Amino acid sequence: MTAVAAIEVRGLTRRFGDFTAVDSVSFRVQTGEVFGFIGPNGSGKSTTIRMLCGLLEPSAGEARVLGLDVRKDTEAIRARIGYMSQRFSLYEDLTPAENLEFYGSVYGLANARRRERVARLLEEVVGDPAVHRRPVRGLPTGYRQRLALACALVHEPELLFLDEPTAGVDPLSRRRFWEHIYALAEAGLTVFVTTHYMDEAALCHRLGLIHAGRLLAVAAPADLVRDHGSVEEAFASLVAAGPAAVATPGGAKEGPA
Ligand SMILES: Nc1ncnc2c1ncn2[C@@H]1O[C@H](COP(=O)(O)OP(=O)(O)OP(=O)(O)O)[C@@H](O)[C@H]1O
Repeated sequence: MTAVAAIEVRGLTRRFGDFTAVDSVSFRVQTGEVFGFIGPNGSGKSTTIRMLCGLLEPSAGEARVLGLDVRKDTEAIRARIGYMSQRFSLYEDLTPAENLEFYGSVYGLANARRRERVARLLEEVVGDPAVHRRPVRGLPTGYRQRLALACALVHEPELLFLDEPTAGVDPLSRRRFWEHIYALAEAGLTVFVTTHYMDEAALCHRLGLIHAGRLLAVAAPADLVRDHGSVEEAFASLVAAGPAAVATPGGAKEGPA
């Protein structure tokens, strides 16, 4: 018997009026994977994440996150996942430490554990102790990004959703961010990350390529590079060819349901 997938999605669809933002998408993410969801602006990445986090109800299809149903088990899912949105949701008037304290209390961490988590995340993820006691407003984007990541990790989630976490961040900070992601995945965390940076896509264990709400393919970056020359070329030729399921190393067919 195969272990429960971290994420299992079948025919997931979201319509806004007559417009279909996510169109019958199916895929699986295994525990401990760094799974990248790549596609241009407006292709349906955030809408998919929002359905998986229980923030938006699907119009059709099914999704299970950590074995739980996104329609029924919203609270249980939220307690076990971390979510970092495109706009880092930080409190500008609070210091980094206070932001982390706040998220810790939202997740109901007991005082001692909260203090321990805040201290640890400040040291290991955020860094730069000179500004820990300054308000977040005015701090550099790379720093704010690491703080937003730390906030999403405060309750030690099993699965982390990152929605374009590195948009607008300088290359050095982006690299540092990905080092954190890899360290977390090695410690057993599953990561679902959206990006439109092709160099970042190549760092993921597997990729889902999404365009106009349709999942074009799910494959390891190395396989896309072997077959198409680069992830970018793969994307272009798959868009030209239209949706077609691609075999994954696990043997499952994924793509449009
Ligand atoms: N609440 C909404 N009402 C109407 N249309 C929406 C809503 N949310 C998203 N959309 C539309 O659905 C499509 C997919 O949006 P989504 O935000 O999922 O794309 P994305 O791939 O995450 O792109 P971006 O990187 O720009 O956020 C877009 O055309 C968007 O305008």
